[in-house]
Amino acid sequence: MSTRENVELQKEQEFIDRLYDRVDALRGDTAQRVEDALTPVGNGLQARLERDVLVAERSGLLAALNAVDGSLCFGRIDLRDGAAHHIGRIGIREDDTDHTPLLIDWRAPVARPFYLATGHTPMGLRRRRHLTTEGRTVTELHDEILDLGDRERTGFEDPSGDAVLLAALSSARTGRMGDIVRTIQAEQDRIIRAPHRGVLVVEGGPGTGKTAVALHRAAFLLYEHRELLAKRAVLVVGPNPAFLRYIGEVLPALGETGVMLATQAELFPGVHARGTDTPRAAAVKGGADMAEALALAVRDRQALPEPGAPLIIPHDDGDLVLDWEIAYEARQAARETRLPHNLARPYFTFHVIDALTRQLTERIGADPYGGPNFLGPDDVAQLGKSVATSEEVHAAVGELWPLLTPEGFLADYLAEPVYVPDEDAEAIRRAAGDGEWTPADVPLLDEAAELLGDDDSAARAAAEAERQERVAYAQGVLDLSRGSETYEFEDEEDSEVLAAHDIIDAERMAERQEEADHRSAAERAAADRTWAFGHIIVDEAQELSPMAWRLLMRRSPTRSLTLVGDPAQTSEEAGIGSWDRILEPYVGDRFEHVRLGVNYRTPAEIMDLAARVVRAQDPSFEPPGSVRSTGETPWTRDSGADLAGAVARAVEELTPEEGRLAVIAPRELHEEIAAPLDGITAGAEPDLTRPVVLLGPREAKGLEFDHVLVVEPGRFGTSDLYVALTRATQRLGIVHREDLPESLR
Ligand SMILES: Nc1ncnc2c1ncn2[C@@H]1O[C@H](COP(=O)(O)OP(=O)(O)OP(=O)(O)O)[C@@H](O)[C@H]1O
Repeated sequence: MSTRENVELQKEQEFIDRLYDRVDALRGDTAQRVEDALTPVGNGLQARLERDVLVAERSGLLAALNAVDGSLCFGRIDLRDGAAHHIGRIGIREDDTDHTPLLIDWRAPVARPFYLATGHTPMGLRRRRHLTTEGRTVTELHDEILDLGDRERTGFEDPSGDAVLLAALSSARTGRMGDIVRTIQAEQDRIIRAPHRGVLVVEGGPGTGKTAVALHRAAFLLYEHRELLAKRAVLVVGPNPAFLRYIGEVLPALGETGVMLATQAELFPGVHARGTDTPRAAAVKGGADMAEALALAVRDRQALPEPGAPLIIPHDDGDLVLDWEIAYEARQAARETRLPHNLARPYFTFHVIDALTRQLTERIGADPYGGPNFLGPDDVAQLGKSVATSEEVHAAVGELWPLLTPEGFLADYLAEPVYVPDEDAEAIRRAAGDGEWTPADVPLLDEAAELLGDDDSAARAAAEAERQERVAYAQGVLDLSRGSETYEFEDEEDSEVLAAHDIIDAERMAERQEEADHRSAAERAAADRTWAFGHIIVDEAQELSPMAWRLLMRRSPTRSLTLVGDPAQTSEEAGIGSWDRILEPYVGDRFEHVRLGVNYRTPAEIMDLAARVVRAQDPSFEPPGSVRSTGETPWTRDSGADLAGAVARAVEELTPEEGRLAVIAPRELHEEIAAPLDGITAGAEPDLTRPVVLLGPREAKGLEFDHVLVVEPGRFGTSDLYVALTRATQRLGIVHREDLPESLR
């Protein structure tokens, strides 16, 4: 290394040392300040509130400082005017009076030229530098000269400008997705920083960075709209739990923890949807027609007695007759409120009670000679009360217009599906109490909850009971304080000191006892079905059913969404069609549609093969261009009779020293294939950090591995095969016992 290079490295090392000194000081300081903030404060509500806000802020900063430790600073821009800025995962300021920026947050406008500047449009830059660090040591520099007139050289010039990107793309995979802040490309940057309002659809082929872009967008929005989004939270929806674990470390590494990651199955609080549906059942349950079917089924639960067969309700003053007419009138009145079922129920009850009271009044107070009714207003009120408090009357009302829970209603519905064609009913029928809730049930539960209306009387009763308990507890504390009075305040002098009971009553003390809600917005959102998120990001959005869209749109009343997907990777039975069809009911044609066109994952050799598969079905298909090639041609092998043996040999060959191998095979072959393989991880939620993973085609969606072995591709549908073939960053092998699909021959 020349002296010039040494000097450059040395200078950067000095900066990094200074940066970490500051970070360490800040970390110690922040930890202490969280401690301080946690110590008890004055009594006022305001003081408590301020303390909670402080704790949250400082804990957030501390978490961010801890999380971003590795490669905190990764870039530097030198401007023509002589200024220079270091760019990092979060912003850090000096400890001076001006709080001078020391490290610029990658999301700040000042950092933008780092991602966008080119020789053509240098955006005021003279030089862009990538810093590579190991722990706190600078190991490499890569410089791009953007001012072509600039003759000064550092010895670290990278003429192509993509050495850092290519190194990142070829590095061994870990089973966990990493962030891309060091190398966000211009087309990606524009999407990441797009305005937060409205619906943005991001489409792109495999490996174009859709997921990476979506997650960095979440981090950017949290930075740009911190106040709003910290309160309302960001929701990221992914296709399955393994995928969520795969992407789970990206946002924390960017210092962001206030994001809720969930699959569709987790979006109805209190329900763990672990069951599975047949593809056909899932498709029926997801169909838009289900909304209407459920609405009609709820109406069916608002029943009438048969004409001529009224409900006879025993009463002390003679039987009450709840006939078709009374129930019909009451039902009309309740339906006219247009309230959801449970919330309209009191109107139904009221009308029935009113009609039955009139019935009783007319019977008891009737003048046999046709004169006015004998009963005065007090008598009528008395009768009304006796009807309104009659358990038998309420039982009859419950028969006609029952109070329903979403779970109870949907279980009944699935046991006997109505308002769907017979063959659909057959596909989704499930005896009540049989099996678990499935992901496709979740949007139906949500729909049911909307149709029924939240009857929160139970929750309110529980909250009140809890409050009473706190009052009782506080009363106990006050009693103790009174009891101890004689000891504490024997002394005349001390009688000036006030005891707790002198200044505070039990109610107020209970209020003070109430634990402040320390949960983050994301945690509160997870427990609240009606939460309105500040922004929702949906990955693999093409997979969601119309019913799932209804659920998500309810969680986003402001329609602030980023939807990410690839039509060519859509599984056959999902196929909701175009974005227009999905979005039309919610935003009409008011959505932005952008495309990503470069494949950063799959080498050109593998992509050529994968494209052939889709072209067999759609000759006009154009895949995204690969950013690199490896010189490794994918291979196919006929296993003969011993498929498992051939797979085992291929696994041995392809298992990388560092990095990960995925075997992607039809589910029904897993047992056979796994038998001779040691230490392979499989199942519904495989551990992706293990060296070799066995997956079904569906579980492979969104994931990526160094090497991939596809088994028996003839059994895959086109889109599943396309997904499977495009998961590798390095090598691809195919083993088959049955015929290969035409496109792979
Ligand atoms: N600018 C970038 N710098 C470094 N790596 C990148 C960049 N963009 C994408 N990648 C990498 O490319 C790979 C593919 O990205 P990602 O998984 O986000 O693609 P995708 O479009 O969601 O793919 P698929 O649709 O196949 O699931 C990841 O390893 C990601 O880190």
